[in-house]
This record gives sequence, C-alpha cells and structure tokens, in this order.
Amino acid sequence: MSALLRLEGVSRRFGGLAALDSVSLELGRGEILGLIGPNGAGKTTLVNVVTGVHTATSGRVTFEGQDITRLPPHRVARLGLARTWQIVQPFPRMTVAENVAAGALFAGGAADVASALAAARESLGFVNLADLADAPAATLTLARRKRLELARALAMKPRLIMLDEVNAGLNTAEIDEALALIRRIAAEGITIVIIEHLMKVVLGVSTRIAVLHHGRLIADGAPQEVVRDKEVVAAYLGRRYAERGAA
Ligand SMILES: Nc1ncnc2c1ncn2[C@@H]1O[C@H](COP(=O)(O)OP(=O)(O)OP(=O)(O)O)[C@@H](O)[C@H]1O
Repeated sequence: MSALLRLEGVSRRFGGLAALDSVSLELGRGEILGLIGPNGAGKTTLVNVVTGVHTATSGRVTFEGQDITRLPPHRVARLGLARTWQIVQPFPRMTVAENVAAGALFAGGAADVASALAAARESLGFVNLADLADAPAATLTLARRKRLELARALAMKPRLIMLDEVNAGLNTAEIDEALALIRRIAAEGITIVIIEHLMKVVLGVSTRIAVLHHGRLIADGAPQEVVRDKEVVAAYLGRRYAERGAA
C-alpha cells in the first residue's frame, strides 16, 4: 500500500539552527502516529513544513503521491490535510460556528457560507460543542477553544489531521474525553498525527510513535518498543519513566 504522507530527507533551517535535520518518515492510511520529543525538538516545525506554513530547506514531502513540498497552506488544506495550532487564536468576535465555518471555506470543503455553517454545526456536534455554536469565540475556556480548533480542522473534511498539543492543560476527566474523541476521529477513517507531551494520551491512542530530538528522528516504531529505546529514554522519557513503564 502506498504511503498517505511521505517525508524524504526533510530539513528546515532557521539561520544556523537545524530545526529539522534530514527527517524521513512514512505514514500509512489509518495510522495514529504519536510524535514526541523534548521542547524545541522540531515537532511543530515538522507540522509547519508538511502544511506549507514553512518551506523545507531541502528534501521532499508528498501527500497521496503528490509533491506538496512547496505548496502554500490553503492548497495543502484543499488536498485533505488539516492541522490544529498549538496556540489557539480564534477570531474573538465571530461566533464559535462562524470560526469553524471559516476553516471549511479555507479548505474548499464547502462551496458557500451556508454549507460551511452546516459543516461547522456537524463538526461542533462531533466535538460536543454544539450548544455553544452561537456564542462569541472569546467567551470559551481554553479547553473549549482547543475543541473549537479541532472542530475547525474536522470541518475541512480532512483525510489526515495533525493535532499539535490539543490536550495541553486538561484535567484527568478531560483527558479521558480527549482520548475518546481522538478514537472517534480515527473511527471516521481519518489518519492522525498527534503531538503530545502526555504519555497517557500518546500510549492510549498511538499505533506507532516517532521521536524527534534536536531535529533528528531518533526512533520510529511500535509504541512499547519506542518507549524502551535507550536513546529515547535518555533524550526524553527519563529512566524513572522507563522503570515505571517496564513495571
Ligand atoms: N519561525 C522560527 N524562527 C526561528 N526559529 C524557529 C522558528 N520556529 C521554530 N524555531 C526553532 O526551531 C526549533 C524547533 O522548534 P519547534 O517549535 O518545532 O519544537 P517543538 O518540538 O514543537 O517544541 P515544543 O514541544 O516546545 O512545542 C526550536 O529551537 C525553535 O526555537
């Protein structure tokens, strides 16, 4: 089966810093890839390079066999590749539904405003925010703004969704809800890349884990193998986590 997303030797430099250093990675349809690594490892940069926010300094990115390395964000979105942003910034005066509809229009998933608003209400229902559809986005709590962000990405009708720390700052009950929601997204047939620091979430949903460290891919494989990998433990998880995990 051909890969849905493929990165071949992708590097991205910012001045003298290699935020991504020759990363090669393949993602198959239906996978849930947990992308982990320390702060500054290059995770968000990888999402930015794939979604056209930044252009790779070298290397190649293909989506469903099409070269997307130099496409701008709206063209990437129109191919069915949606993402969430780590820092959630909805248009504050627009309603929750209007914010989500804007995403559907951006990605070309809706032909006009009325169908974009219909798609928005559907995805707000999916993330359990339907009752706040007509509230101004500025009134939402952080946890709800994160769900709005997810709804906005889902309204684009993506085949692949890249989730950048959608669960940061949630409490235990909210984390369980988030896990259930990610599984429901996967059950819709949407392939997922999830950047996440909460290992409970990463291990709870990922079918595979990839680890970045200083812009390099240092591990990529089955979750239980990756979390025992010596380099991953040294760079990110720490010995205490590994001992707890093994126990
Ligand atoms: N636009 C930019 N200009 C300059 N440097 C950047 C830019 N974006 C990212 N970087 C740098 O690239 C490196 C990788 O950053 P990135 O945000 O991708 O890491 P991350 O793994 O997502 O980190 P975190 O877990 O803290 O979100 C960091 O050193 C960061 O400072």
